[in-house]
Amino acid sequence: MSETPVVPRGQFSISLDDNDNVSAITSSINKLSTEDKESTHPAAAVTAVKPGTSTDLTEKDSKPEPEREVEVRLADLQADPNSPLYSAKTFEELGLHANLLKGVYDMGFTKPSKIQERALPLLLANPPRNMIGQSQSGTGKTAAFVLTMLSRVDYDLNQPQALCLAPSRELARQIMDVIQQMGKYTPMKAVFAIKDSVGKGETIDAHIVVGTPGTVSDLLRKRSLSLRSMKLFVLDEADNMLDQQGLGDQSLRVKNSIPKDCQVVLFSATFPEKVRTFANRFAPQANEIRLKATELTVDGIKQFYMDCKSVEHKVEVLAELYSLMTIGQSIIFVKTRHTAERIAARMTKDGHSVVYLHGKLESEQRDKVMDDFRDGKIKVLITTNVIARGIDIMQVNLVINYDIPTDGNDRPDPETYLHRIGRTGRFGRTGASVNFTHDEESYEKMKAIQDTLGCDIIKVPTDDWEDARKILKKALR
Ligand SMILES: Nc1ncnc2c1ncn2[C@@H]1O[C@H](COP(=O)(O)OP(=O)(O)OP(=O)(O)O)[C@@H](O)[C@H]1O
Repeated sequence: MSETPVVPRGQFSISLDDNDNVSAITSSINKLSTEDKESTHPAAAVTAVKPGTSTDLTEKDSKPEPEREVEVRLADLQADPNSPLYSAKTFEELGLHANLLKGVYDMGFTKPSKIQERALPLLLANPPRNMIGQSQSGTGKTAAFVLTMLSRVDYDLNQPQALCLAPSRELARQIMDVIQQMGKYTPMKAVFAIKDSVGKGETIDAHIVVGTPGTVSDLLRKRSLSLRSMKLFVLDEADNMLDQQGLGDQSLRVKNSIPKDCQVVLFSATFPEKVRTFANRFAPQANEIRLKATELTVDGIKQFYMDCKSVEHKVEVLAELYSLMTIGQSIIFVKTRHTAERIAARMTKDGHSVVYLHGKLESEQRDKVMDDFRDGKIKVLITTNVIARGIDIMQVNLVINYDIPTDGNDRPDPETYLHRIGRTGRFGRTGASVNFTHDEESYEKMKAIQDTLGCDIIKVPTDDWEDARKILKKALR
């Protein structure tokens, strides 16, 4: 439906740090170097966003930042070539249909971010080419692939033509919302692939399908979903979706059912080396947009740690933190369901409005928890890695790593760390993350993550609360 720009055939590999305009990049020959420029990040924004209300009655620590200040800071970032939110172009210049532009502007977007400016012309070019796209958390990857889905489908054909898989129910639901909002001026029909989304013997006739690998595989098995007319297959959080210890097999099975000429698009904030090879096989000859290892963290997120004396002391420190500080909305990440429930009980006893969410809750419960948290009815969400990725709630200004993230082999997990802390500091907002360590092992794990990412994690005392409050208050304002 849209007039897509014609980009010369060939495969491009560009760095988000490269500030030349896209047309210059796309007209040059195949792989450009991704490592040819030193990155310079803008100084972190000094004022913090605090849009929500507080968990207690005092307003001593953080007040909602006036929307105007947020707008001014965002405008500054979007005009700074070193920011991932920068773009030299307007949405009009990206070849989008007028109906999509209307949807985008209705959402309050004024200018594209760097990933949107770089990725969209490549994604929309004809003939379609695969894409492996990387950009920091909260920089607008969703809009890049949603606008591509909405541009690629033929609305006169009532068959599924674009499929997006995400690792969690919560993220898939969120992507559905973005599709509905961006596509509201198009005749688009989208369906959320959940267990009972289609009746027995019926088949899906929506243009766009969103789901998790599990639910989509189920629909395929039941022949409720045909992938025959698929033009675009998107994996959000692709490194996670391709991880062979996790969702990789299921994603591959779905991929094997799509037509050979279907455009495959992989997006994530992280692409660790161990999945790169598989990603390149999954999306052959893809245009690539990559970040350097030093570019992964978001400047607006200040990182801290609190060194607790023992596991028991962690609960005390957490309780103290929430009783002394006024915090907008926050997410506390823990390793196990059991810990989530235990901490929730303790904080509830202390009078805080908290909820927990993990994979063993019923779907309806999970939806209600997310809706309540999104609406600001609940201020504190305690959860496992189930929502570590992709969840976008602007008002979250604090993330706590109650347990340091580790992988299946109990090794420090820098990718999960980045995704977890990326639940705050979204699209130019500021936020803070606090890691809890409680022994040498947990400290070493955090240190390993810090070394891998080359970031600063600042110590906050647990024995001088006045000092602790001062340090954190600065980051939360
Ligand atoms: N061009 C834009 N102008 C203003 N806001 C935008 C723009 N693009 C995206 N946003 C907003 O920025 C927020 C973050 O976007 P999004 O969730 O797509 O980030 P992401 O890059 O997918 O992050 P993650 O890696 O955590 O999944 C969303 O609230 C989105 O509506």
